[in-house]
Amino acid sequence: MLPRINLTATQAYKYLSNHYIDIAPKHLKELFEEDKDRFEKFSIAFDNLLFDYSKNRIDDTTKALLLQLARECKLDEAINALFSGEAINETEGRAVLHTALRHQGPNPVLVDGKDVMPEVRAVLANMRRFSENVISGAWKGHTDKPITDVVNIGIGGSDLGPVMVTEALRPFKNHLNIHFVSNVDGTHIAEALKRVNPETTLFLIASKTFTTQETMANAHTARQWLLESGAAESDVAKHFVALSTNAKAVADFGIDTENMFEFWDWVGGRYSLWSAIGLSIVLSIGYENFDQLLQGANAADDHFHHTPFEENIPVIMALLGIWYNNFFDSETQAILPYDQYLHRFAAYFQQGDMESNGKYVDRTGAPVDYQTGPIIWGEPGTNGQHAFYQLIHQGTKLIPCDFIAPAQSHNPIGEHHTLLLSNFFAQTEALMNGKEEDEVVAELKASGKSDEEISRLKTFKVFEGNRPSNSFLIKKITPYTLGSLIALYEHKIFVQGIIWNIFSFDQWGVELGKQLAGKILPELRNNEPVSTHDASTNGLINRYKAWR
Ligand SMILES: O=P(O)(O)OC[C@H]1O[C@H](O)[C@H](O)[C@@H](O)[C@@H]1O
Repeated sequence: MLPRINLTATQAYKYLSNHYIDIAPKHLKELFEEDKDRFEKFSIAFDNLLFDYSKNRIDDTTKALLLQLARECKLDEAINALFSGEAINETEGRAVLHTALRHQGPNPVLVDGKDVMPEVRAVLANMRRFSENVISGAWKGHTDKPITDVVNIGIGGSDLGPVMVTEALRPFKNHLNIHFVSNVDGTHIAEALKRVNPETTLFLIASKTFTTQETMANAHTARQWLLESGAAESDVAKHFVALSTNAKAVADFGIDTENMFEFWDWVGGRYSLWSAIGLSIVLSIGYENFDQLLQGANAADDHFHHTPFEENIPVIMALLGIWYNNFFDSETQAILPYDQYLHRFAAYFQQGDMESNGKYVDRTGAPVDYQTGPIIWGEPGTNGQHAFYQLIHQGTKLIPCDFIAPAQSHNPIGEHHTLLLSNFFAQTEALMNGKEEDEVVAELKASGKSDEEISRLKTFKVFEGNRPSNSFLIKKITPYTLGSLIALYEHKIFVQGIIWNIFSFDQWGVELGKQLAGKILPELRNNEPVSTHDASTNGLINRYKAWR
């Protein structure tokens, strides 16, 4: 069982509340002036990744108190419970073992006393065999042609991870075209089907439960499309495979369980890209590269499991997030990758983080009296700079930012990467230092502005700075380093959930909307006016019926 410690009842919380009063008025520039060793002290090197957290509004005392908080919340016990396969997803009675999916070496990983590694390895071996057949062209469609296109049909955790990783690792991809269909909006599947040929397309139906409305609707439409193109029922097996935990539902759908890649209920949907759900990744970049992804994640797991909290990247990331969320009242956290290939990274962790830690009931079942999970958002730099950075620099909200950049580009064209990285470095520096009035006045003078214009304009051009950021500098984005980076973020989410005393691995909050949609659906199948809802919902439904 996970500990039940009320965050605001801890000693560390009280100390931090007092300490906040001292730190809040301090400028980051001052903190750097006071401590010459700040960068060495507040940065951590891990493999080919450098995590610099020195541009945060902390000093030694802050760090010590945050670490005390982690200890008071019994984070060490919780980490052991996670890795040892305890049923820490208590509301669903399940273990949380995405770490087993990338576990290396001979040691067993036990769930209810049973080693799950033989099954994990057997599915990986199947994924390897199958992907090699498809990539080599040995696997043929119903007219004996090799596969050219793969369409992954899935949503949420059965979509976002594979999309993010296949995009991030495009430089490693082979000849197969990979498509993703998630939305129940018919437009999504219709547009995907326009681009593929039924004779040479493989559909992966990715769904942990195999009951998700969107995925089932898209899967049926895809099967219908295949049959209407002239394929027979018996040809479906050549074009459809399932990635799921639910063998019965897969069989009921009409997919031979021979063509099913299994995973288990101890894998959360938003933590499932390492499982059979990653088959689209394997098909896109080949098994060897997928294995590198797993190994990179495993290295980050070992780092998280065994490194003292002082030097533990996910622990520090999590504590900094708590510092801003619970003491500075920050409501959001931006993730800003300076790598076009990482353009879905923030979207991926929107689900990872917000579905995990968007909870107001604590582990005792009582409402919390403090803030929990932040709003996660972000876009790649430099696009974001020309869109929303204005608010980060001069808005009224404090937005802690994670900047991520590779030192080496996969596309070293001319000076592009140097230009990109000059922006990466400049932004964190600008957010921290800002620009003082003296500097603004000097610049306006130099540009020939009159004294009157200078006094009118200067306040608009001042940047107060003191805006915190983390920087992740990665030597190069490879399957290995990407695996590590994702796993570090996953563990950050875990640590925060422990300290906020919430359950991070269920998602009851997505159920109500699904239930109500299920009730409304039959009402939309006829033209009778509805009157059973509130006035707004009735009004909207009736207008829809009149217009459709
Ligand atoms: O993989 P599936 O069972 O189809 O689930 C897909 C998604 O749907 C649900 O609504 C959950 O909120 C997500 O956590 C999940 O990833």
